[in-house]
Amino acid sequence: MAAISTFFLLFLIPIVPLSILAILALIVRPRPIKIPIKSRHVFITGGSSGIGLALAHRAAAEGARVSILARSAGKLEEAKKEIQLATGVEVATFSADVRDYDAVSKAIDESGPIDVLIVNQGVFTAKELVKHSPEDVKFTIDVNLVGSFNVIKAALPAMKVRKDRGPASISLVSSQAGQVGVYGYAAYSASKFGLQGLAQALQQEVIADDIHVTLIFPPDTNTPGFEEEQKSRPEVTAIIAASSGSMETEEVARKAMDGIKAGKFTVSCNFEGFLLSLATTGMSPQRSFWLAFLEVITAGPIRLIALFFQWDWYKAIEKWSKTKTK
Ligand SMILES: NC(=O)C1=CN([C@@H]2O[C@H](COP(=O)(O)OP(=O)(O)OC[C@H]3O[C@@H](n4cnc5c(N)ncnc54)[C@H](OP(=O)(O)O)[C@@H]3O)[C@@H](O)[C@H]2O)C=CC1
Ligand SMILES: CCCCCCCCCCCCCCCC(=O)[C@@H](N)CO
Repeated sequence: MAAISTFFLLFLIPIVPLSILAILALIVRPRPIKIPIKSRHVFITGGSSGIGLALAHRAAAEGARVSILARSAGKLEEAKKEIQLATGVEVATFSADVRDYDAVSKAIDESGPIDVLIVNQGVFTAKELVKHSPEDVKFTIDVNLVGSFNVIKAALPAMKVRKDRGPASISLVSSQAGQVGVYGYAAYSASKFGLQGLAQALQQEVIADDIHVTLIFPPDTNTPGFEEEQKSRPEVTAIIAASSGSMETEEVARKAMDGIKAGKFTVSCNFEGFLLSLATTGMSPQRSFWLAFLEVITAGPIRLIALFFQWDWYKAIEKWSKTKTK
């Protein structure tokens, strides 16, 4: 007890937090970086709908050369028209399934060396695992996780030897369900948690090539994909997801693009998401010494808050399963 209060008393003496700040300013790695967007080649998978389409709009409006990739040629064509109408910019479109490495590789080679790669494609159906077919589980992992490997592997060689000597970026659109497991999202959460391992390892491998990795964690976002998902989402999934509210597509795209430009490793999109990132930061890299400081001093209290959320969620699950078995 005495030891604990002495520890907290130390924080009343400004010299202690100040020296922690100073030490963090010296040691945080990788170093802060800014990623320019103007006049660069931005390649977005899943760029024909929702968050990807909104990101393509933003990139085009900011003066980038934009390429988008998705399966449906029809949706790609529509997206292209929409962006041209709004910004006057003609985006290049590539029809390919991210599960097909050769097709992805061909599209990326055709598009030319990439400066900013945004891996955003994703599929989601919320369903209890007992009701999820093995094929559908595999489909989720294949598109969200293996597909992301395919896209990055296909783009990386040319990114490493790019002529444009500016800092490059590889960003991945995860989900808050990629930071905490959520009822109904066993397959989806697993596919998105996988991106965390991929991103952390990849950042170490590409830092010497001046390539910077960003992971984006949106909450529920009002996209065409989300509209579809809601038709069959279990009630408990919706209750738990509501802890973080929902956001508009443009708002998420703005947060994502700002995070990419600021070279952040972790990008949260709302206040709950910021708390969730603090709670789950673990061994992830941190470029900002301010945020590193916040992580250090909130580690204990944020764990307490996290446990209250779990308490709340398990109460909801219990209540719901009782009404169901009646
Ligand atoms: N909306 C939400 O609530 C949230 C979404 N996210 C994540 O954000 C990302 C975008 O989601 P959102 O905008 O809602 O999704 P949408 O369903 O609106 O759009 C998905 C995009 O991905 C493309 N896509 C899907 N499967 C493949 C494939 N196999 N190969 C190539 N392209 C593919 C789609 O085109 P096509 O079908 O023609 O291939 C489309 O362009 C996803 O990774 C999702 O997990 C994260 C948190 C919340
Ligand atoms: C310590 C503090 C914790 C703070 C609160 C945490 C709240 C977490 C809620 C998880 C929401 C998951 C939404 C998934 C959205 C998604 O990806 C689907 N719509 C499919 O696209």
